[in-house]
Amino acid sequence: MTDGEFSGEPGGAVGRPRGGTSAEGRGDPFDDALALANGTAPRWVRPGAGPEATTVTTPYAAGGAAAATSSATGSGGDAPYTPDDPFSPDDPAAARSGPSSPSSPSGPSRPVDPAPPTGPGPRTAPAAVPWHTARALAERAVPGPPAPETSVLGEALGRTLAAPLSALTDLPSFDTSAMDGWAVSGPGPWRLDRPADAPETGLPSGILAGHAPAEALLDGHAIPIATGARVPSGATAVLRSEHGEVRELSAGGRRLYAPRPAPPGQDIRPRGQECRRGDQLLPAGALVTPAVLGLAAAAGYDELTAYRRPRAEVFVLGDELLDHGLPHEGRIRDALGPMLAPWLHSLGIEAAPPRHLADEADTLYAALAGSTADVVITTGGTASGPVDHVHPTLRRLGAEVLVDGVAVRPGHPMLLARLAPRRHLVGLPGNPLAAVSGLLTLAEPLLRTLAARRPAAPYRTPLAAAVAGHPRDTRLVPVAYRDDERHGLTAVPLRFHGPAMLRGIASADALAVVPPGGAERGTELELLEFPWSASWSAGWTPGWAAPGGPYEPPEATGGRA
Ligand SMILES: Nc1nc2c(c(=O)[nH]1)N[C@H]1C(S)=C(S)[C@@H](COP(=O)(O)OP(=O)(O)OC[C@H]3O[C@@H](n4cnc5c(N)ncnc54)[C@H](O)[C@@H]3O)O[C@H]1N2
Ligand code: MOO
Repeated sequence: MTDGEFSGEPGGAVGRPRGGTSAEGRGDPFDDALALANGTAPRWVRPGAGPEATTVTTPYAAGGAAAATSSATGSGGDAPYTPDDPFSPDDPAAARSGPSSPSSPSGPSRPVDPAPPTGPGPRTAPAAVPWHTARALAERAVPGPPAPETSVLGEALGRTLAAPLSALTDLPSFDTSAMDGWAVSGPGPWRLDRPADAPETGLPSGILAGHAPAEALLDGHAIPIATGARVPSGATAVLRSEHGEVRELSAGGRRLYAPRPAPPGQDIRPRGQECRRGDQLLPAGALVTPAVLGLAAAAGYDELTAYRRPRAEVFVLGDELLDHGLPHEGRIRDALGPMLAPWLHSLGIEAAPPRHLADEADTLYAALAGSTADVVITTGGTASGPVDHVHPTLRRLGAEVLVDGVAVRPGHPMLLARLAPRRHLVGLPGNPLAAVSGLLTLAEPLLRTLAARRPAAPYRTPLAAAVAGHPRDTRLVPVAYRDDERHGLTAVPLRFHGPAMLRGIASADALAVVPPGGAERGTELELLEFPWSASWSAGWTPGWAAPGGPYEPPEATGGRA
């Protein structure tokens, strides 16, 4: 079975690893994975190490003698792999290792290479922060938005109002005809003659929208009027053109007849019907949507005072990445650059086009030190590989790491750091779905506070199929909405949800927040909706979604991401 397929077994292994082998029973692969991420476990064999072809070193070796001298066989990477392990080695999140303690060598010590000066340095093992806590920490990492600024209307789109939107005028600002027809005064029939002393305007006889007030309408008289025109004083109603009949009188002049009476106020929008000047139309904190721009304009605004859009800069790390063409010779396309900027835009963030940085510590250092963005987002380099420079660079910058690893799958190596009092960095893991997980877990709450946006209303919908869980960590699983008469709206877990895959999420409406232990079919799970969800794929459940079958993590299927 390939990564992300449903196992087809009804009921699934909700809440426990499949295959009858409990993670706990064999030692915990997740602790091991965390140990890997934390630099306390296995070795990294440097290519071309001469007679020490078996020489092992550790990327964390600088100063980390204990770690560096532990045995490859004893501490790293060769623990037995059970194919039905729900979080198998092919899932990088759960890369298995042996005992994670650096102080438990079980073989002879081996020579130690000095760590490259730019490579990752030693790290103490941070505890992965629970997913909800991580989001709360990110939301509170900044005290609030920067000072508001005033801009022309259009510029305010996507920002948050810093002050209530109060009407600058009555709306409508005059009694307005709601229909094309005649303004009439009193009961009919009505005389349609122009008063003898009416000035000749050259315009069609009657009142058009946008024109100055017509003279008062006398009782028993009518005058043609257009939708949106000012109703003249003295008018009691508007008669729609299709409801009246004009007859020429033999004695001269014309009369307007209506089969039914025109009750007072009919088809007149009275001044102030929608609001009076000074009425609050929207509170501070409202998001400036296209509709709000329209309302603000109608209510007399030329400018709005709103919080400026936070500015984000995206640095895509990875020398293996191509920005065009087909993958070749071990190089792959950058999937994150094209995704992140528009995703950030849809969250109301001003994001420059992503910059691709070479995998060099100094390059990353210079880019981070030189950035003036409110939030820097890096992709890749969060783990502990030979060119994973994010952690060491943060140390070099003296940054305060606020979140270093989150108990969430995928994406657990994500991190949040404070570069300066109001400048933060979100480190997204390189695996693309893991990066989305980091974006929604850490970047979205932080940017939301900076933009003074409210959190999305909590949204839950029942699962169409069971979803297996991680023993301790939250899982974020792409789901598509399905609406049918029998079940109502449900969330169908999607296949192709491996950490390196985007095929599932590209068909998804949301990420379901699957608690540790998993969720049974019918469970109402919290959903993280995408800014564009609902209208894009609602009603279209991909054929390969296999609704109704139990959902298994990719790891249960061999985890080939
Ligand atoms: N020893 C350990 N290794 C890894 C662990 C671990 O716990 N111990 N965790 C794994 C997990 S989980 C993840 S996620 C990744 C995170 O790695 P990095 O953030 O350092 O990312 P990279 O190593 O640079 O890349 C990982 C993977 O993603 C591909 N990638 C990177 N950027 C892009 C991009 N813009 N578009 C498409 N694909 C991208 C990259 O080629 C790698 O395949 O670490 C695991 N390792
Ligand atoms: O498996 Mo890693 O969880 O972040 O992609």
